Amino acid sequence: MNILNKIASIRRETIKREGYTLGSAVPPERDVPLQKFGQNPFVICEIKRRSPSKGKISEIADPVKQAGLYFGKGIRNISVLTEEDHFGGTLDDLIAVKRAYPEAAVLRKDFLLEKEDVLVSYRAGADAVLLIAALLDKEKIEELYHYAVSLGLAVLVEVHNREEVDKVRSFRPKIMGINSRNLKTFRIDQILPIELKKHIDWETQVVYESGISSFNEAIIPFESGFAGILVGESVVRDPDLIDDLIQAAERKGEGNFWNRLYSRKRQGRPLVKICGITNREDGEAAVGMGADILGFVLAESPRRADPSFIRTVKDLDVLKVAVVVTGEGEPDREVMELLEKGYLDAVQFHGNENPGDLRSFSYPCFKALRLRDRGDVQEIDRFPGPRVLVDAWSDKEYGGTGKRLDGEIVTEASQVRPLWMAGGLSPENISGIISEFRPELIDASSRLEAEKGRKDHGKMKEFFREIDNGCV
Ligand SMILES: O=C(O)c1ccccc1NCC(=O)[C@H](O)[C@H](O)COP(=O)(O)O
Repeated sequence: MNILNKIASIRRETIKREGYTLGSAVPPERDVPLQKFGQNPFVICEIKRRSPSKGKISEIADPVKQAGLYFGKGIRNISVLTEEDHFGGTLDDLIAVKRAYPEAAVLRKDFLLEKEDVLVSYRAGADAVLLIAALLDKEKIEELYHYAVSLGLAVLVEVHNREEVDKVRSFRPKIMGINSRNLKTFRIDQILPIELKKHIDWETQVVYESGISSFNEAIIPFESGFAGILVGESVVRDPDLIDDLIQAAERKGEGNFWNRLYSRKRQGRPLVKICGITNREDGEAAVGMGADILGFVLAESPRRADPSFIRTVKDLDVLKVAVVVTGEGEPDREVMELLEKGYLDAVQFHGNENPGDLRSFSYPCFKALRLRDRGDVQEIDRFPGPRVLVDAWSDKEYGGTGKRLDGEIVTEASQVRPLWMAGGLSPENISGIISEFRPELIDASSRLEAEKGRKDHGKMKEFFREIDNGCV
């Protein structure tokens, strides 16, 4: 039995044994008005003591104090986890928070199963309830939704896959949540909400749930058309993060690097990054053959690109990534300027950067991690952001080495996150690599060259042909 069903079955048993309880301090009827869930900034901060995936997060001896930290920073949407056995919450937490902050919209986050749960939530002071599509059948979720709406509650309907979207389509919920965490396996995939949102084909506000721990991660949903975000563990651990989240909420739009990249994704074919582009002819040829990303090395390298050249290829219909090697802090001023002016879409950090360098970076970015041995694979999960590019190790150069990664390392890396793979990829090996490892993105540079810094168009053509061969 997966954890979600286990939690639900324990809840059913508890309800059977003890009935529905309103908590110890609740008045018989609701005495505070409902507040609008979704008020600005639509950043929902959660009161969460522990979780099945993370274990203990924080004591939170006083949930009102915790709510006060959020409220004091401008948060007006507060989620209170009331499930006891696995999350250490209580309904009394919610009652106390709502009493102390009646102007806040309070979401009851729990595994609600029956109409009585919804009524109890309302009477306890909730302004909104969560309904999890994975937990309820079609008829039940629709019944609970309409009942909650009839009480004036806002409803956050949570989905994680297309079947769940189909399950709720008939009643077109006004607020949807997409959880980046699979509640059955606990794995986070920060790209999943972006992909799944495309299948929600009615007018609704969509909230991005779970897995956000930095400014850089928070801008992904806001720049991808999400109305709000829900953040638990990271604001419990560090309420100061809220300032960054509120700032990220101002970055509205539909143009984030990540959603643009994944809108290019075709079933069964990896995304392709061609790196080390130094001249227009090579860039144009790569784009014409099907490249999704062009990489411009702005580090010490025989294939270093001239920043003024990068300005001349703005018109090419491809994503453009700067490959940088920095010790700490931001890349050079010229890289920042190219990003600011839209000549570049993202940064690939290919040096000895720390997770913190990426966390605080204000543009889309990802880490390229050079793996020396299997022990290095665990480093992948230390880095924020949806994906990490894995590359071969060399003592001499940071990248563009033409060296292959060991197969066992690749297999292990692909179990941590969807595989973004670099290192010695060539027309000779790419189809085998695709059939064996099914990478989500492949990145090739030196083995497509006629000479350092100049691509061999024949080799590139063969490379793309072999990609197609590997996909069959
Ligand atoms: O390519 C370079 O010269 C380079 C120099 C310094 C840092 C990174 C560099 N390249 C990064 C890339 O993304 C390459 O595509 C990647 O290392 C794979 O290269 P290759 O093994 O030559 O295909």
